[in-house]
Amino acid sequence: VTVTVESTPHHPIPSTLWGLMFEDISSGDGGLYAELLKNRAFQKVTPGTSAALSNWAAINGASISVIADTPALSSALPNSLSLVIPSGKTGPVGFSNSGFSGIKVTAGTPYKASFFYRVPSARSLNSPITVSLQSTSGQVFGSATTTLSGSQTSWTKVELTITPSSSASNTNNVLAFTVDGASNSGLTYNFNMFSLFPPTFKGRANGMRPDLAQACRVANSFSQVYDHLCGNFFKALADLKPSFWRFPGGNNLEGDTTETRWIWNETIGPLETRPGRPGTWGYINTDGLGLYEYLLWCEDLDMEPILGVWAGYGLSHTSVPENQLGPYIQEAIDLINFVIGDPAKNSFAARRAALGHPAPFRLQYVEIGNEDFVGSAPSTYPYRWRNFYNTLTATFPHLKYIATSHQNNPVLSPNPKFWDNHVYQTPNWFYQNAHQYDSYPRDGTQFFEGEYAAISVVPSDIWNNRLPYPNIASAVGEAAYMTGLERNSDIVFAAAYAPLIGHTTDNQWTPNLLAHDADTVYFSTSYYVQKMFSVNAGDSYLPSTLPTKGGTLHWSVVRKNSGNQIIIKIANNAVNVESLTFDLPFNTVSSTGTAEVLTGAAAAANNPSNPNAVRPVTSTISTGKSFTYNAPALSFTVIILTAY
Ligand SMILES: [NH3+][C@H]1C[C@H](O)[C@@H](O)[C@@H]1CO
Repeated sequence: VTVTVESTPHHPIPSTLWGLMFEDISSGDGGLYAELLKNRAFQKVTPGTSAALSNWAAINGASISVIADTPALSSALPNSLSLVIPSGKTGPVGFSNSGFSGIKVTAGTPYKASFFYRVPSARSLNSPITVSLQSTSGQVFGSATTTLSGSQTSWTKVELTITPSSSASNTNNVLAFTVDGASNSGLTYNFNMFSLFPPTFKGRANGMRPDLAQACRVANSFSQVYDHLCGNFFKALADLKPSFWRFPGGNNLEGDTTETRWIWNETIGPLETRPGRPGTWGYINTDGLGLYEYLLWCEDLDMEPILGVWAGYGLSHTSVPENQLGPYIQEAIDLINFVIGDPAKNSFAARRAALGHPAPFRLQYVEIGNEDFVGSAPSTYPYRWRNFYNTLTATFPHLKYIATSHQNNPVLSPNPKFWDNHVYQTPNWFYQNAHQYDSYPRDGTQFFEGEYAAISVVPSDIWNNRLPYPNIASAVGEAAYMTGLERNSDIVFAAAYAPLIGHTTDNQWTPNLLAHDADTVYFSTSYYVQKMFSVNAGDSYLPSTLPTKGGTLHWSVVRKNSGNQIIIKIANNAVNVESLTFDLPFNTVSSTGTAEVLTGAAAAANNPSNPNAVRPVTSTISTGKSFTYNAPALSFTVIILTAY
C-alpha cells in the first residue's frame, strides 16, 4: 500500500491524549500504595471472628483476637488486636502479619514500622518488644526493639526502622512482633494501626511503591539502596509519560450502595482517622491511598487529574431520588473546594493547606459518575446529570464536566460537551473499529475514551473468557484502534487502557496493563504499546492516505516539532508481512530513521513465568522522501525520521 503524507498539520495533538485510568482493583492496597501489611487496622471487620484476624498469625502459643476496644484508638478505627501471653511460655511470644501475598525483604533498605499500643491495666513490667522481618521458616533478616511501658494505659504510637542485613530469596516473609513469654506471663497488650513502609516514591510519607512508580531516578538519601531496590524492576508508570490520571474509579468510585460510595473526606488526614470502606471488588479498601495522595501523585508525575465525583448511583443499582441529591452535590462541591478552593474562604481548602498544600491543585476535568449506562443508571442519569452539572457549573464555571452515559441515550440536558466512552472487546473488534470516530460530527463535542482493552479472543462471550495477560494479538489490536484515536484527536482529547494494575494471583480482573506481586512488576505487551504511543505522541496530526476501514493494516502520522521529527505508527494485525510505501512531501528527509517494533506470536504474552517474552526492539531503517517499510505480521511499529 502507498501512504501519501500531507505536510500541513490537520490539528494539534491534545496534551491530554494518552493517560492512565486508576481505581483500586488489587492495585491500590498491596499495589501502588506502598503499605506492606494487610489488614493493618482491622477496618470494617467483625471483632471476635477469624476473618477479623486475616493476614495475622499467633507466634508460640500467643492468644490473639480482634476486639472492639474501649477506649478505641479513634472513632474511625474501633477495633484493636488483643495479645494475651499465656502462662508457662518461654522465648518469643507474639504475632505476625503476612503482607499482601508476601513481603519483599531487601538488605540495606530502611523499612519504617509503626503501631499504636496500650496496656488495658497498669502493671510494673516494662517489656521489650522485637519487631522483625523474617521468613515464614523463622530466618530473621532484620529487626528492631523498643520497650512497651506497663503504665501506658492510653494509646501511644511507636515508630521503628528495620534495616535488614540480608535479603530474602523470595517473598514468603512476615513482620513479627514478639515479647518474652516468661516475663510477660498472663499479661495483655492491645495494638492497632500497624504499618510497614519501604522507601517510597520521592520519599513521600504514606506514599507510593517505588517500582510501580518508576522512581529510582529520584535523588534521595537512599540513592544506592534505592537503585538496588528498584534496579531489577523499576519502570512503569512515570515511564509512560502519562498526561492524565483518572481516579478514583471506575466501579470503585460508585460503591455497591450509597453508604459504601467513595467518600472523599474519609480518605484524607492521619491514617488513624480513616475508617476504610468495603470497595466494589470484594475487599476492604484502607483508603490509605486517598484523595490527597492521589493529587500529590498527579503533581509528581505531571499528570492532569480527571476527578470522578459520586453521582448518586451505586452498583446494587440504587439511585438517590432527585429530591435527596442535595447532600451529595454538596459533597462534590466540598471535594472540589478541597482540590482547588481558596483556604482563606473555604474550610475544605483550608484542610488542604493544613496538610501542606496551600496552593490549589491543578484541575480541569470532573467526571459526573461512572458508566451511567449500566443497570438502571440510564433511567435516573438525566436528573442526576442535570442537578450535578447545573450546581457544579454555577459553583465552578471554569471546569469541564464529563458525562458517562451513552451519548444522547438517554438525552441529557444541559447537553454535555464531554463524554466518556468505554469499550472492552476482542482484538479483531479493535482493528475493525479503528475508524469509529472518523464519522463523528465535529460540533464541539469532545470524547474521552476512558477505558478500553482487548480482553478476550472469544467474541461470543468475552466476559467469561478473559485473557490472563495482554498478548500480541490484543496489544496490536489496541494499537490499530489507537491510530484511529490519534487521527481523530481533534475530538478525542484523552484515552486510557483499563484497568491499569492488577495482582498476579489475588486479582479481580484480567487483563491489566501492569501485573504485580509482592516482588515484581510485570510489563505487558499492551503496556509497551501504550508507552510507544504516549512517549511518541507528537505535537500535530499529519493527514495521510486513509487505511482500509475494517482492515488489518492501520497507521497514523504525527509531527513532533522539536527535532523536526515525523513519527509514523503502524499496526499490522495480519498474519503476513505488509509492505507500506510512504511518500513524504518534505524537501529534506533523513535517509535513515529508527523503527521500534513489538511483534510475536498472537498468543505471546509477558507473565510471571516469562516476564520478558516479548519486548519492543529498535533498529535503524532506510528512509527518504519515499521509502518502503515491511511491517512484520502481528506487529506494532513506531518509525521516527527527520523531515522539513
Ligand atoms: N467494569 C470496568 C468498568 C468500570 O468503570 C471499571 O471499574 C471496570 C474495570 O476497569
